[in-house]
Amino acid sequence: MADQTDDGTKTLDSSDSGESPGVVFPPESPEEGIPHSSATHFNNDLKSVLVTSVLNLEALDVDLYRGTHHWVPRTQRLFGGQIVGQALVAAAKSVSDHHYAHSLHCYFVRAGDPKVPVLYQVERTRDGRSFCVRSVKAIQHGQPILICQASFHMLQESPLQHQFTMPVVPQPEDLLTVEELIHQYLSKPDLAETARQGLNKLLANEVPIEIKPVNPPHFYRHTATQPKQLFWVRARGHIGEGNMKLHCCVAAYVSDYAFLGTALLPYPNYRAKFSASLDHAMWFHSTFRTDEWMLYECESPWAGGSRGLVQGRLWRRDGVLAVSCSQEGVLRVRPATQPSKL
Ligand SMILES: CCC(=O)SCCNC(=O)CCNC(=O)[C@H](O)C(C)(C)COP(=O)(O)OP(=O)(O)OC[C@H]1O[C@@H](n2cnc3c(N)ncnc32)[C@H](O)[C@@H]1OP(=O)(O)O
Repeated sequence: MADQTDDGTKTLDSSDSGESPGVVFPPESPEEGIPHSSATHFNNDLKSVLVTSVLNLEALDVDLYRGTHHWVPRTQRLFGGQIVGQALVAAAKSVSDHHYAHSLHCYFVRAGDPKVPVLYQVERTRDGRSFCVRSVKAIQHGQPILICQASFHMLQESPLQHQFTMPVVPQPEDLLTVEELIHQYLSKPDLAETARQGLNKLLANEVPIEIKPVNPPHFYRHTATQPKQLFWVRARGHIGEGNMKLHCCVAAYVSDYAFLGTALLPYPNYRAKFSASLDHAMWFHSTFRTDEWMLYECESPWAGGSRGLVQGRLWRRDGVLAVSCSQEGVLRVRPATQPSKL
C-alpha cells in the first residue's frame, strides 16, 4: 500500500506484493519529489539545467541575489542541496577569479518555501592575502532559512599531500541508472499495483542529476544493511571544463541528494515520519567536473537522539579525492508496522 508519512510524504509499501516494505533508493528519502513548473526535459547534449536555471542567480543589488527552484522534493520543503548550491554561487560572485572555494559550513534553520524565490545576502566577512571568507544568509518571508559561511583560497603549492584510496567498484558503464533499475522492477509480473504506481512516480522525477547505484537493486528492502552506500553521480547535461567555482556549486547541490538516507539503512523496520538535514559542511580538495561521473561514497558513523550523522566523499573516477562532506539530520521515525495517521 502507499503509506502517508507524518510529514505528508508518501512511501511505498509492497507488503501485498510479497516483498519487504519500504522504498530503498534513496531509503525513505525526502528527495523523491516533483519538478517545479519551470522544469525542462533533459538531454545530455544540452547545457545542464543546473547551470542555466538552478544556479543562475539574478543580481538584485550589490551582494544581493535571487534564486528560483527547479525541482522540489515531495516533502514540499526546498531541497537543501539547492539552497547550499545557490548560497555558494552568491558567495563566489564576490571573490576574485584567483580564489577557489575550499570549504563551506551551513545550518538549515527553517524549511524553505517552494512557493516563493530565495534571496541571498552576502556579507564580505574578510579578504586576506590567501583566504577570503563570506557569510551568506538565504532569506524567505524576511527570515533566514540557511546561514552559510564559505571560504575561498588562492592556489598554493605544498609538499604535504596525501589522500585515502578510492574504493574499488564497478565502472559506471557496467551499472544501471536508477531509472533503468525502476524499469526492471516494473517488468516484474507480480509487482503490486500500488508499488507500480509508486515506482512510476519515482520515474516522473526530473532531478537534474543522474545516479547509478553500485549495489542495486534496492527499491524494496529485505534486511538491514550497514549504513554505507556508494553510487556514481553526475549532473545531467553539459557543463564543461574551466569554471571550477561552478563545479563546486553543482557539487554542493549533488552532495545533499540521498545523503541523509544512509543513516536509515540499518533500520528497515522503521519509517521516517520526519527527516531533514540540519547542517551541511563541504571541503573541496581538487579540480573536478560534475558533468562527468564521480563516485559518491556515503557512510553514517552514528545515529542517536533522533539525529543521524552522515559523511561522504566524492571521488573523481581517476581516483582523486575531490570533495569531502558531512551532514547531521533530524530523523524522527515510527515502527513500520504502526498504521499511518490516514
Ligand atoms: C536532503 C534533505 C533535505 O534537503 S532537507 C531540506 C533542508 N533542511 C531543512 O529544510 C531543515 C530546515 N530546518 C527546519 O525545518 C528546522 O530547523 C527544524 C529541523 C524543523 C527544527 O526543528 P524544531 O525545532 O523541532 O522545529 P519546530 O518546533 O518548528 O517543529 C517542526 C515540526 O517538528 C515537530 N516536533 C518538534 N519537536 C518535536 C519532538 N520532540 N518530537 C516530535 N515532533 C517534534 C513539531 O511539532 C513540528 O511539526 P509540524 O510541522 O507542526 O507537524
